[in-house]
Amino acid sequence: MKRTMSYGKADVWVYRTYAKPLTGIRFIPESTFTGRRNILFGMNVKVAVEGDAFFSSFKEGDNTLVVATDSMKNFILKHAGDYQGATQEGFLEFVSHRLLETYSHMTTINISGEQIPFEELPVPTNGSFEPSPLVFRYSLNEQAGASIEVKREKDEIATTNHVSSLKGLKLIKVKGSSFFGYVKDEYTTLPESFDRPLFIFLNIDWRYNNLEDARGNTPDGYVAAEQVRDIACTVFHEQKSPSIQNLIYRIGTRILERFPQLLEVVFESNNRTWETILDEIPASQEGKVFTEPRPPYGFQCFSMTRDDLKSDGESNK
Ligand SMILES: O=c1[nH]c(=O)c2[nH]c(=O)[nH]c2[nH]1
Repeated sequence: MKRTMSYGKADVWVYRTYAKPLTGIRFIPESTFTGRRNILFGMNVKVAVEGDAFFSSFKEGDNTLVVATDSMKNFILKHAGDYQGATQEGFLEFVSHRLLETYSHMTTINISGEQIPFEELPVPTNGSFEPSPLVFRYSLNEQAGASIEVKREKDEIATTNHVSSLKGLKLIKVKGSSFFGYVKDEYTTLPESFDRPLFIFLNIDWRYNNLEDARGNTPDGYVAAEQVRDIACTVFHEQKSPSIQNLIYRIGTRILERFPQLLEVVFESNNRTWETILDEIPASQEGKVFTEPRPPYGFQCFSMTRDDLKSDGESNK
């Protein structure tokens, strides 16, 4: 069995100003997103390094070949200044290739990042409101993520895996969701619901057919996390869901339909539906009162490929 052996640095916070703007985004009807100015490009990076040469550092305490994780942090920060591209995927791949070029005893780099969302705020400009190019709001909402694996293979350095993601999207739909018809037996206490306030947490991953699209170097090729977020919101808004299972299936179908450059979409959802305290409020047409649910919470995991877009019957596994 292959042993686990890696080391690295986490919470490497990178803030780069005036990175290349992300443009040439494919238009989709679910989203007004057209690109990122990248006046502020922020990331929290985690890097893990592998190589058989590090065994003696674990076994013998021999640090001769150990690149200090503090130096890895410096390496990432320094290269943030050299990166010419516009995407997190591109930056993580760039810095991983540089690591393998610089340190010949490293054989695999696993690197991931979460983009720090800095939102634009409108300020009065020439009689109307325009986004400030100077002041940004640190956002605690969902984040774009990316993971890249780079390996030394014989004489070349190859990118061997890549995943892009949207992490921590939290959406509440106040009415128009149901959950009924499930197994009823001696363990069932949940009442059927024909109109529940559905609160979901979503992590969505996607994989491209062609890495060049993930880097953001091809027109129309890059899929922005903001567009995936807007598809999730639109599908949730438009459709009455009978369950979270079916809702994520429909969101995944829409993502794959809109972006033919994607091979796969993977979901992890949580059910955070509020507890209803007051079903009716006197003198109110349709108001209710809710509170946070008690633990535990339910979750769903589901992956989809282009085969799922084929007509019914061809692929339903
Ligand atoms: O959308 C849902 N799917 C479930 O599987 C489930 N189970 C549950 O208790 N509530 C819900 N909601």
